[in-house]
Order: sequence, then C-alpha cells, then structure tokens
Amino acid sequence: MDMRALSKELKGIQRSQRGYAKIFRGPYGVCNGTIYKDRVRNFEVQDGKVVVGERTIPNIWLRDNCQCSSCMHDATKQRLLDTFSIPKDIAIKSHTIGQNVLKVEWSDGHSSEYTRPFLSHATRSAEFRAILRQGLTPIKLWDSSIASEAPTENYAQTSEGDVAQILKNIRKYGFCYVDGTPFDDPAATEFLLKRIAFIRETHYGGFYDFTADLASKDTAYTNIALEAHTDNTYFSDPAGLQAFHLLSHTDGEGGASLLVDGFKVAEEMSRTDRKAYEILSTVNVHAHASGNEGISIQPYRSFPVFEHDTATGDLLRVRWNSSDRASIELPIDEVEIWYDAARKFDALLKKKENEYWEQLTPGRVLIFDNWRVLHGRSKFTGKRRICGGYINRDDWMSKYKMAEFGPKTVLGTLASS
Ligand SMILES: C[N+](C)(C)CCCC[C@H](N)C(=O)O
Ligand SMILES: O=C(O)CCC(=O)C(=O)O
Ligand SMILES: [Fe+2]
Repeated sequence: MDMRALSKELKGIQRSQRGYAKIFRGPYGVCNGTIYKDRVRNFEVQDGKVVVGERTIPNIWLRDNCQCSSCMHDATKQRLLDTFSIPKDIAIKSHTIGQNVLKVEWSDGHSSEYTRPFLSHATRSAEFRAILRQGLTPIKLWDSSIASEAPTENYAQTSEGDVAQILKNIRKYGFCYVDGTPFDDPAATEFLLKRIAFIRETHYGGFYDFTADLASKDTAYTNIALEAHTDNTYFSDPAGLQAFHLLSHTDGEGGASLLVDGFKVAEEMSRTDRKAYEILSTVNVHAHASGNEGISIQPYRSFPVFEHDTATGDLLRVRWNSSDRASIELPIDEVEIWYDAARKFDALLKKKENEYWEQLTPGRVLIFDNWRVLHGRSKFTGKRRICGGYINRDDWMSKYKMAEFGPKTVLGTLASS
C-alpha cells in the first residue's frame, strides 16, 4: 500500500471514531448539573404496538426482553429465552393495562408483564440512558483550589456505606482521600481497596508496595520527578482506579504528590482551542511498557488522548503518559499536527492553577480515577515507601452504580441502558 492510500485509510479510521461525527461536547454533556431522575412517562397500546410519547417499541424487542423467570433466570439475571425462536411476526394477541403494569398475551402463547418505568426508560434518548449506564453524576471540575476542600472520608472498616461514599466522591471529583488508615502494616490498605473490588494483577504484581529500588524497571521505582500522567496507557483497558498510601519517608525530603483534573483541563482546551482538542480526540497514539525482561506490553490498538462516549459524545477517558508513548498513528510527514496539539495540552496541564500539589502522609490513602485524574510526584531523597493497587474500571463502576442507583434501577434498565 502506498503512503497516500495508507494516509487516506488512517483518516477514515479516525473519522469513524464515533462521536467525532457527532460533537465533542467536552467532559460534561448530559451530566452538566442534571441529576438522574426518571420522570416516568405513560404508555399506550396502539395498533398492536406499545407507544410511549413519540416512540413505538417493536414487538420483537418487547418479547425478547420479557422479564419473567422462564425468559430471564431469576438468580443469574441472564437471558434464558432463545431470541431467534421468537417468530419474526410476533404480535400482541391481547393486553390489559393495570395501575403500573402492562400485561401482554403474545401470539406465540407466552404472557409477559412490563412495568411503567421499564417501558418509559426504554424509550428515552441515548443521552438520557447513558446517565444510568455510565453512572453519570454532576461532576465537579477542579483546579489547585481543591486543596482547601479535598474530598476526604475515614478509613472504611465496617460499613458498605463508607465505601459507597468514597466511590461517590471519586465519581464526582475524580479522587478521594481515606484518612485514619493504619500504616504500621500495608494489609489495612489492601483490605480497604478490596472492599471496592479485587485488585488487578499486572506485571508489577497485584497489591503493590514499592520504594526507589528499580525492583521493576520503571521510573516509578526511582526517585526521579514524574510529570502529570495517567498509568497503564500501554493497556487496552487501563486501570480505572489507582491508590497510593505513603507508608513512610525517612532520611530525606521531596516526593510531593501532584494531581491534575484531566477533565477540567480537557474542558478548558475544548473551549479555548477546539481544533487542538479534536486532533487529540482523533489521532491515535501507541504506548508500551518494555522495561522488564522479556516483556513489551502494547495495547491491541492505538487510542487517542481523549476518548468519548459513542452515544453521548461525552469525554470518557484521558490517556497521557509521555514516558510510555510509542508511535503516533499518522504518516511521518503529518505528525507535527499531533505535536502542536499535544504541546497545548501539556501547557494547560502545567498551568500553576491546574496543579494541585499535596504531600501525602502515613494514614492518608489517596484513591483516584485513572481515566480522569493525572498524577505525578516531585523528586525526592531518602527512603520513601508507598503501597497501593489498581482496580478495574468495570468493577469499581459496578460497585458505584449498585450503591448509587440501587439494584432495582440498575437491573431494571439493563435492557435499555
Ligand atoms: C504503580 N506501580 C508502582 C505499580 C507502577 C507504576 C507504573 C508506572 C508506569 N509508567 C505507568 O504509567 O503505568
Ligand atoms: O511515587 C509516586 O508518588 C507515584 C509514582 C507513580 O506515578 C506510580 O507509581 O504510578
Ligand atoms: Fe504513575
């Protein structure tokens, strides 16, 4: 394939990143101040079809999403029904409408019941449905002034409610401190993280406990300063949460922690330099982790710095790690456009008012959203020991959504979120 053809193909790939054709709404979109509240709408049956507002629900969907225990397993919540055994021309033979429920006799002999909220939710716009699916909350974008009101909870020892509150803060601010965590033994930190979900095993191990000894070949294991970055840019699915607990720092100084709200800075960029924002949202970049013997981890494809929800156009994930960056997926004679845009993002990330510096202390665990908040540290001397872990995005979001919306709402909208 010649260069021109390749370049054309790459442009096609970038254009097909859904959301680009739509709009880059920046980081808020639908959750800009809109708290999830389902105003349940009424349905009616017209000409053999269920209608809610201006939307008509196809009978195949309704039959396929029957919630009864022979169509959906009560315990596993999995579909038991063989979708493709449903006749193509499945029809409502008869129906009755109760207070809050529609009872249907189908032409295949089956009976189903659908609640009003179920039917209402199914006909919502993609944007609205994403609120639940994504666990969107009105988020608070922040800058260095967050120092005086940093979200903080206390060591969650017993109640599920404590964990829910920590996750709520993380969803809203992108991070949360957990104070009063025992630091004589890293086990307390591990226990806390496992209350959220299991810790992800990587080539650095599972629960980590590290010092500047190059135990793994990565600058994290040195005393060199680290600029604001996200971890795991070299994974197809970067960790959702990351935690640090400074257990001790003796015989030296430095090693302050840096946090930057990637969504806030992205929002600033989408307002002030739309073109650069779009370039960082469409040009894909490769990454790697190759410091350890016999290992060169690379994602199965390259990803842009800013990724957006395909249904809503909302910003979903920031990937940014200059140390671990590999190639830029552009023909070599076009890469300058990426460098120019990236330089602008870098400058915004380094603006004094966007940098929140904090010296971590033993007892305070920092847990943050690695898809949103960038972290770094200043150089240090002496012996500094940090423990922590990675948690998958899907697993912490599961915990968060069940706590925040409740199982009834989450499970009741699976067919339509
Ligand atoms: C957190 N832990 C100490 C285990 C490893 C840090 C790995 C850092 C790596 N450069 C990255 O950005 O992912
Ligand atoms: O040493 C620190 O404070 C953080 C190092 C780091 O970026 C990491 O381990 O991911
Ligand atoms: Fe890191």
